[in-house]
Amino acid sequence: MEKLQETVKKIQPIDQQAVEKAAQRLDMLTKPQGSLGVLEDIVKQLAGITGNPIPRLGKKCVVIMAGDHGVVEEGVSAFPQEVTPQMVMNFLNGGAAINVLSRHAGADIVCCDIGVASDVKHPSLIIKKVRYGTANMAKGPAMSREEATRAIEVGIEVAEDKIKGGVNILATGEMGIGNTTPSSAILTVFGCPVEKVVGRGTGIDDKGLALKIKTIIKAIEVNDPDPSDPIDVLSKVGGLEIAGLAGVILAAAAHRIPIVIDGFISSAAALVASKIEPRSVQYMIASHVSEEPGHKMMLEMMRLYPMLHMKMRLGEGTGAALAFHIIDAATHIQSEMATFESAGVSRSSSR
Ligand SMILES: Cc1cc2ncn([C@H]3O[C@H](COP(=O)(O)O)[C@@H](O)[C@H]3O)c2cc1C
Ligand SMILES: O=C(O)c1cccnc1
Repeated sequence: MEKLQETVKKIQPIDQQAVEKAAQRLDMLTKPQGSLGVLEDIVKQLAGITGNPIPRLGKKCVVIMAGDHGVVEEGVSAFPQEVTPQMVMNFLNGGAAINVLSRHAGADIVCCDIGVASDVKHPSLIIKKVRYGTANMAKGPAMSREEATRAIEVGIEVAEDKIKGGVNILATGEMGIGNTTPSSAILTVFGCPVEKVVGRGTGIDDKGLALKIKTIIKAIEVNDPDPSDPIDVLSKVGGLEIAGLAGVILAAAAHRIPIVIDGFISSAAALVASKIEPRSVQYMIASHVSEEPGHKMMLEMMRLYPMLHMKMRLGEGTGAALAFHIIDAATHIQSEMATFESAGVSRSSSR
């Protein structure tokens, strides 16, 4: 609890002076003002986060949190639980979509077992298991308040370790069969109608979708989570990897590091982080909007603008890894473009 409180206390608003300076420089570059749209927004946000009006990306890292979900026994996923550890091994052996996209973006990956239901062994795996999967939230709380807090702190520890190692932009990724169910439950508790929130995840059919909605309604009825208490929500209807990612996000904000948010599950973690400390949103960059219907609503709740619409619905950090290219491009604009003065280009006559 202490670690979490310390981290939250460190989160300050971004540096508005640096945002201003970045905006002034963007307006001196050889283009009509604002014509590079979201690229300019990204430069200003990065400037505010880092305090540098000409921000540069250095070492990038995707943090993948892996955990299992007791609620899968209700039949809410199209895939069996053993896929979670199998995919963790796939990440560690370099064969998953996130490995390909991270390599392409020049980003490292770390994978942390924060709550896989079985033991996974690999020399590169970070093992910080809080428990062997959550309990079935349709029958009672997914985990205790202490476990949820510990899981957030695991996320903080993993992020801080990478930041100490020189990483200066982080992205969220996750693996956990069944995890679109707690993510949907979290969004429902925070005020969106359940039938608008719930999607097909890995590809359940109509019958599965109806069962998923019923299960989420039951979980909320049984647990009665308090929407004004984000850790209560996380412990009753959340997940270990979701809690861990909330910790990664809070740690990034506390250390003034940009945090690129991936898809639906990562955004559920971001929503929890935003409820714990609203200032953390200033450090978040929304990578894409996924096919899960609730994702758009989550981003709107945080007033985040997704840069990519790729019809993706995978998770793992894949959308965030793709977004690294765009963020990188934005920083090159600010550092490499000529100014009107240096290039001898005439300014607008209407100014
Ligand atoms: C092979 C495979 C690889 C994945 N990588 C991410 N997910 C994604 O799908 C899961 C969530 O969907 P649901 O709630 O329907 O189970 C999570 O593990 C998420 O990361 C995968 C799912 C599968 C099957
Ligand atoms: O949007 C996501 O991140 C997502 C959607 C479906 C399944 N897994 C992840």
